[in-house]
Amino acid sequence: SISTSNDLTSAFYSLTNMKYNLCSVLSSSEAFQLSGGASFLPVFRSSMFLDTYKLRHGRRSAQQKQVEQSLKKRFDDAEASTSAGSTIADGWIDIYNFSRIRRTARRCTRVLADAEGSTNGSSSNEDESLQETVEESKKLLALQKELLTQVAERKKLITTLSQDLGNPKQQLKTLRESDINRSSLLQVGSEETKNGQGQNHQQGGDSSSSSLTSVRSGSPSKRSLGTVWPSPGTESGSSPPLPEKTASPPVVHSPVQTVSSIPVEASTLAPTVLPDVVSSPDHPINPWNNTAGAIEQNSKEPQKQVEQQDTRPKEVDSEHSNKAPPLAGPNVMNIIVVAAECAPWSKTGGLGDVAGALPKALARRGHRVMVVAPRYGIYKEAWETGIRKVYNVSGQDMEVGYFHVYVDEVDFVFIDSPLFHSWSNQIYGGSREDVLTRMVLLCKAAVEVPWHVPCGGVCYGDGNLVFVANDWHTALLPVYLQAYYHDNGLMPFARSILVIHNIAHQGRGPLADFNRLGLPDHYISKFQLYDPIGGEHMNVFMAGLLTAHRIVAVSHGYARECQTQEGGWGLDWVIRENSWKLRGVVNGIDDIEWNPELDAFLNNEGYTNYSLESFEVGKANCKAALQKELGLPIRADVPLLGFIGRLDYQKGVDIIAQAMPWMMDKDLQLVMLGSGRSDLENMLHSFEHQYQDKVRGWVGFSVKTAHRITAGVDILLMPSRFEPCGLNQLYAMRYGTVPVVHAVGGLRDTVHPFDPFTEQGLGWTFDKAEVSGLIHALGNAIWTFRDFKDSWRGIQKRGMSQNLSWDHAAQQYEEVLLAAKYQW
Ligand SMILES: Nc1ncnc2c1ncn2[C@@H]1O[C@H](COP(=O)(O)OP(=O)(O)O[C@H]2O[C@H](CO)[C@@H](O)[C@H](O)[C@H]2O)[C@@H](O)[C@H]1O
Repeated sequence: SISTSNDLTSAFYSLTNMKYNLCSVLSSSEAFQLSGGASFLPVFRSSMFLDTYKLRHGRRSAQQKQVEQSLKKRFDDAEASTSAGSTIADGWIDIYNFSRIRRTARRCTRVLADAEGSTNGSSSNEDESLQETVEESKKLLALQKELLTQVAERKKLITTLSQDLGNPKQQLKTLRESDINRSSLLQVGSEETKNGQGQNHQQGGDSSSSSLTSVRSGSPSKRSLGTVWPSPGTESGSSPPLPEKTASPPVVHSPVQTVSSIPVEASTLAPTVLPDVVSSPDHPINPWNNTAGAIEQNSKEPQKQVEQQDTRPKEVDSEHSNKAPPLAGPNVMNIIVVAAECAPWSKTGGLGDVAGALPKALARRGHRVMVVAPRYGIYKEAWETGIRKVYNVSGQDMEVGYFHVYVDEVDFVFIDSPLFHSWSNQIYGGSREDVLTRMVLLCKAAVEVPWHVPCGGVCYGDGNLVFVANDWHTALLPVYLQAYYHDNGLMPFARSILVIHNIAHQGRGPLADFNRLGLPDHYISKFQLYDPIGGEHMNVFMAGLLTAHRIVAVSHGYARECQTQEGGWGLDWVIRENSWKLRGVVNGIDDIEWNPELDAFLNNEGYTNYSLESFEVGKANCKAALQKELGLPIRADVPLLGFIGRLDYQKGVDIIAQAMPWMMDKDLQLVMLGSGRSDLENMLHSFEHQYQDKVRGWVGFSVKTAHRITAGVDILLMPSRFEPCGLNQLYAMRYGTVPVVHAVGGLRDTVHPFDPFTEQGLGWTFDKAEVSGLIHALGNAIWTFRDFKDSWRGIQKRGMSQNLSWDHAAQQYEEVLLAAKYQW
């Protein structure tokens, strides 16, 4: 019996050996993985590993271990080898061996059976089984032959394709240009304006600003099941879908009323029922959310778009075909980011940038991610889902619709209401009550999105779900989640995170405003705050901070500062008391949007794209083009300074104003782009007037100009009094522009001061937001620019070489989401 078991073991090993070889044949052909064979490979792999696992966990002799190691080595060698030739030959030998091994195995089985007194097995049976083995071996040989033919064909195909594809960077650039052209069709509302004509720019959006990197409008998201619509919530393995009654909060405090035109069952569960919505240019209907007919009718266009996009996503696609596990591993979650603005559709500042970019980075890690934002204008690529809901806000019933587009693996859902349309040029415009009403509507609609809006045919549901709310505008979301759902035993696993981008704006109002929120009376304590500045008042941010499961501040420095009296704006004690759930995560930058190599605003009118290798020439071109565009003397030797940002107390524009006489005494040029407080806007005008040959003050909101200034200037000024993170200094460094900043918040975290002795550092900093500090730092920067060219180039290079992408931040966000998930 010992010999029998040895035979079996060796048979096992030989089988494993053969699988190794088959795997090697398959994996050595990257081409094969592009074919349907990709799904075949893991089967082999997993069965092989299963065998190895069994053997590892059984008793192993030294000889067995040796065999195992040699097998492993052969496998590794085969993997490393670019030629599949030798492995294929081994495979053939093993196929031959296979029949021998099977025979041995069967003989062993019979010996065992005999030993147990079994009567099984006669000579005729033996012949039959041998015959069977031979047949099976033949089949296997045929299969392998076919695979080899496929491998050869695919290899040929790959060679042809790679010849056709040419330079991938060029492809990316071309694609981006076409993206920009397409996104310029969006036109949310206003045009870019100069010198203050037109909109109130502080709140204005600039739809032509950015690109949609890979719009797959109307196409199902990655978990799409085509036109089959399972019940909401089932996909994520979450709680069973709530019927309309249970999905709505309890009667007394319900923000939801019965659906007006389309019952939820009809719109979300039965795709064959046409929603009562007529398609119009303003209201394109998502073909995926309608009847089969509608799908057919519209299928051409999305298909075309996918084809157009095909060049860039290819890298991603090939990654998918390799079946790489998600970076998030087993921690993959459903994430819903809710924000009042989201670039490129709506943006007044950094929040829009973050809401547009962070979700994509989270999606790249494998999470299923949705962004919910108001629909301020007509976003051409977003389809109307046909879902309509009614929410009660300040005693009034308000109907909302939901629009959807899937871009870069993120579901963007826009809440549609006349309330938002009227403020397309001033997102935060109107009276305090107006803004509050809009934000209440946004949060009430957003908290129910996972139940009502089927993205790619499948609702998110509440399983494994985290909401990420941003700033006071959406700080009500954690409160609604708690009051309407958790308190009633609903959505028990859904979690919420509140991100502090700027604690200075808190949604303060008279306590009576609490009645507008539609919350149970006892919740008033979460909103009620007394402080020497505001007196007794209602504070929306405070309620969000108290209710959210976790809090994120947008830099480590800011996480500390907002706990101090100076930095907390009256909420420092709340944050201190909740510091156990606070974490600082420094923002990243969108490496496609803000990349001097790909920047579509830098490929005409004298501007040129540039990389780390070509930045000296590229930046010189951009500087000359900017000087020309602004009507300044075109001089390479003069330091050109820039400022971009909201014109308000935070950004310290007045500190630049105080330094103006000193600066104008020097041979330098200055361009300032911003909008906001009218006195500061006027100040910009008057500077331009006063110093015609040196200063330009561009009042307005222009993303194109922001990009060009970032590329064209030598030095970016950021004398912010406080800066939670700051994105402009990150963009500047990425473009080889040297930042001079007040060392505060995120600026301190990200701009390491230049040390001339060690030739390290990224820019200049000053400790106090005072004119003397700015002058001192700026003086050193200008001196280095003029007299220490090598040091200057070193600073530029170090800035450009940093990895500032969102990927690192996304990983840290993931840790926060996970902490929230397991928090009770
Ligand atoms: N006139 C103009 N024309 C065109 N573009 C303009 C512009 N004025 C500003 N911008 C753009 O708006 C963005 C502003 O970014 P900031 O980081 O300064 O954000 P902001 O202070 O609004 O937001 C808050 O949130 C962000 C994100 O978390 C934090 O980085 C920041 O510290 C915090 O104050 C940049 O993309 C900038 O180019």
